[in-house]
Amino acid sequence: MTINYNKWSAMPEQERMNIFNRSELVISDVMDTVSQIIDNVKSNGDKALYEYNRDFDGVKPEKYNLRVSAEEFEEAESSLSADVKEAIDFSIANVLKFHKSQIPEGMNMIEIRKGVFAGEKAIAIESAGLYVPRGRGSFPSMLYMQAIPAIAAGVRRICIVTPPDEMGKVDPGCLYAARKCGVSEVYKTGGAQAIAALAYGTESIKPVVKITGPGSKYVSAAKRLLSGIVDPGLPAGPSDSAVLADASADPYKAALDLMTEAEHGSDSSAILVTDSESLARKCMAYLDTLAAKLPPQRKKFVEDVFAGFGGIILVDSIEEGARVVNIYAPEHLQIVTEDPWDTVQLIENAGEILLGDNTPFSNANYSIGANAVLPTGGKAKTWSALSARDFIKYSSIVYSTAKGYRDLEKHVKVLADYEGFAAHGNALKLRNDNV
Ligand SMILES: NC(=O)c1ccc[n+]([C@@H]2O[C@H](COP(=O)([O-])OP(=O)(O)OC[C@H]3O[C@@H](n4cnc5c(N)ncnc54)[C@H](O)[C@@H]3O)[C@@H](O)[C@H]2O)c1
Ligand SMILES: N[C@H](CO)Cc1c[nH]c[nH+]1
Ligand SMILES: [Zn+2]
Repeated sequence: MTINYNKWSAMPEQERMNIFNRSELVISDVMDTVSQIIDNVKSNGDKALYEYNRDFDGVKPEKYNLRVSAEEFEEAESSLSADVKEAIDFSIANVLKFHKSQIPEGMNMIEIRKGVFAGEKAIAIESAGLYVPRGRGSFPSMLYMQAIPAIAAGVRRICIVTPPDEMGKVDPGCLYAARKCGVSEVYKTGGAQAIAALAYGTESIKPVVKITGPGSKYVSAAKRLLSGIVDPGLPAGPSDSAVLADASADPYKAALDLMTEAEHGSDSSAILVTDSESLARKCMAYLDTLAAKLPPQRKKFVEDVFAGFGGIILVDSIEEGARVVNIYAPEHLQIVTEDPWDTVQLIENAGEILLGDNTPFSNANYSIGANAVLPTGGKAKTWSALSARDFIKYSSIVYSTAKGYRDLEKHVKVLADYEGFAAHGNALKLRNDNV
């Protein structure tokens, strides 16, 4: 298999840009298509959703409800094996523990000066639409990773949109996870059309104020185009990852872990950044043999990634490697160096940072408890992992006593005059005139 292999100092600018811009390049390709989908949903509501279910997701039945029924929840639960339910229960418990710790106090006040108090009141957003993908895999994990922080934050209305299968059914693992989390409003619609439905509303789906969740290029493009209508949350597009490793790392484990995010799709990215040429060469050989054992679709994705947006970058030192990682700003980063606790001090941009080779991406994707909905495509430079904070906003709360008011008065009049806002100044200057 072809694996991009470059020494950082000699890497052509074009190849650097290919890796650093990765999913950006594919999302911009579909803006026109997605814009048409959005207009259709805005004008035709449910009718457009049924059409796209038929055309994009291959739904065969002509008559079915977009909303999942109570019977469908029952059917889903009874169709699942005990070990799948147990794994979901186990993971939900860990994710809940992690996210409960993020809930702020209801209201905090401090005394700024004598008689002048200011603070913040945390208020949950009123509604959230969670996108759970299902194109190149099914994702119960992405359901509980979103539902749990939303519930912990106290969102009153939580609904889920996710693509149906050919029979017009939602993935049973997702329905089981939804029920476990206490969410019953689930709709059978995916892609850009689902995002448009949540933004504008349709006959079946009431609009929400915020959308979260990862998705393909269509979902990412729709969120971008609708960002003036609805809060689209953190940009979680095609998955990407980096392994930052030195000569102490096990090349076999590094190859196993590098392939996990690569198998999400040809539009994903995965890079090994190392100062060890020997590790790089051995890891490359393992990538080749391990990829050959994957099922055909996953093998193709992995091959496309290592010849496309991914590969191996050889650096002169771990410090230089950390600089490369900070520019790449991975969604998932694993550090496998002699002292990962020391190396982590060099990292500024990464959605999540996993330390040592006992913390593979897979464990964090599903079960450790930290959130696996993460900023992709270099957006970890400014965005964080999904958290309970994404579902909470803050109102400033301010109170002054009469003494506190008088202390501020003189300075506020001066500032209002300086800025030329007469009415602002009058609100203080004329305050006692009408007696
Ligand atoms: N960043 C994160 O936290 C995170 C987490 C999990 C997954 N992901 C990423 O999410 C993505 C999930 O993608 P997916 O494909 O599996 O699921 P998806 O649900 O996002 O995409 C499937 C939908 O795309 C639409 N679609 C398919 N072909 C289309 C076409 N030609 N035109 C218009 N719309 C079309 C269909 O409506 C379909 O329902 C992957 O890229 C994965 O890497 C990211
Ligand atoms: N790697 C994904 C986030 O980028 C999460 C996930 C769920 N299932 C498999 N992977
Ligand atoms: Zn993954």
